[in-house]
Amino acid sequence: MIRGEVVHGAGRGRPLGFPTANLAVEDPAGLPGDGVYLGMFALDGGPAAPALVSIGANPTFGGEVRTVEAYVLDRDEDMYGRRAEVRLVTLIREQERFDSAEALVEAMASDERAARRLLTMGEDAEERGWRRFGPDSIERAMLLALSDELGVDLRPRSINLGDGTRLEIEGADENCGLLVQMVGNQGTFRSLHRNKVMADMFKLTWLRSSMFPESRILLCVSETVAQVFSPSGWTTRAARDLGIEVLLYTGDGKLQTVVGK
Ligand SMILES: Cc1cc2nc3c(=O)[nH]c(=O)nc-3n(C[C@H](O)[C@H](O)[C@H](O)COP(=O)(O)O)c2cc1C
Ligand SMILES: Nc1ncnc2c1ncn2[C@@H]1O[C@H](COP(=O)(O)OP(=O)(O)O)[C@@H](O)[C@H]1O
Repeated sequence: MIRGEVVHGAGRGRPLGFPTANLAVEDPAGLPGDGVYLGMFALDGGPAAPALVSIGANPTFGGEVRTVEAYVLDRDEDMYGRRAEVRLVTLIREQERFDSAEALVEAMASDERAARRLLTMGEDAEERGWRRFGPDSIERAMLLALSDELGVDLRPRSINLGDGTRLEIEGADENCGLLVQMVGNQGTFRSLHRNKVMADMFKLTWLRSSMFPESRILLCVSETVAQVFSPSGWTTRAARDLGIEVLLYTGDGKLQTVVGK
């Protein structure tokens, strides 16, 4: 773990489009080698968020002092003076001396894509996810209908939180800007359907607050399950208060809003 207060740097990050929190590292001797890493970044003991972490002297700008700086994904807040903790997950590449700031910015954009790919691990997980639904399953139909309706490419994804924790999300777009869970049971309404809805609402709100603060979260339900969301029911109010959208899948690719944004 790398710890240190967030201090001012050269003021170059934000104009480049990648603001970086510079750490006054408490134990410089314990630092790993120079490079660009995927890491998890937390402030004042709060929840950790994925970040790109650059360790090195910034040779592109002729720097001589080794710095540790973190560009936190999907965050925009003043971090100066706060205590940061960074856990490195994996090395993405070595530090390089680029010929121009533009070339560095291009590399940083590519680092960000690499980091997001690492976070939403690969094809295998996706294949497994689709298989879990079965070819004629209602979940598969729901996911395709949602992709169509919202104009995004939703797929099952496995998310790697970096500390060994992994979780499956039933539908997410490439950047996890949209996170979807589905409860597609049919037949008679039973209390277990309510429990599944609750578990999914918990999973979605937690994932948004700890990993993807900017994300839109959505629950898609069958007609049977939609009974959980009666107009006077507290679950309906909870979904609205927590910013969880609920859509009803009525079959044949059609969707209706039950709880809006
Ligand atoms: C993802 C990422 C990759 C980086 N890679 C390099 C690099 O290869 N070479 C380099 O000179 N600086 C690299 N940097 C550091 C930038 O030069 C530095 O963040 C920028 O100059 C802003 O510095 P400041 O926060 O002190 O203003 C990288 C920074 C980030 C966030
Ligand atoms: N997503 C983010 N990641 C890192 N820092 C951010 C982010 N959003 C806002 N900031 C703020 O911007 C500062 C970094 O901006 P930057 O232009 O790189 O200046 P400096 O050279 O002082 O680090 C951070 O210290 C933090 O207060």
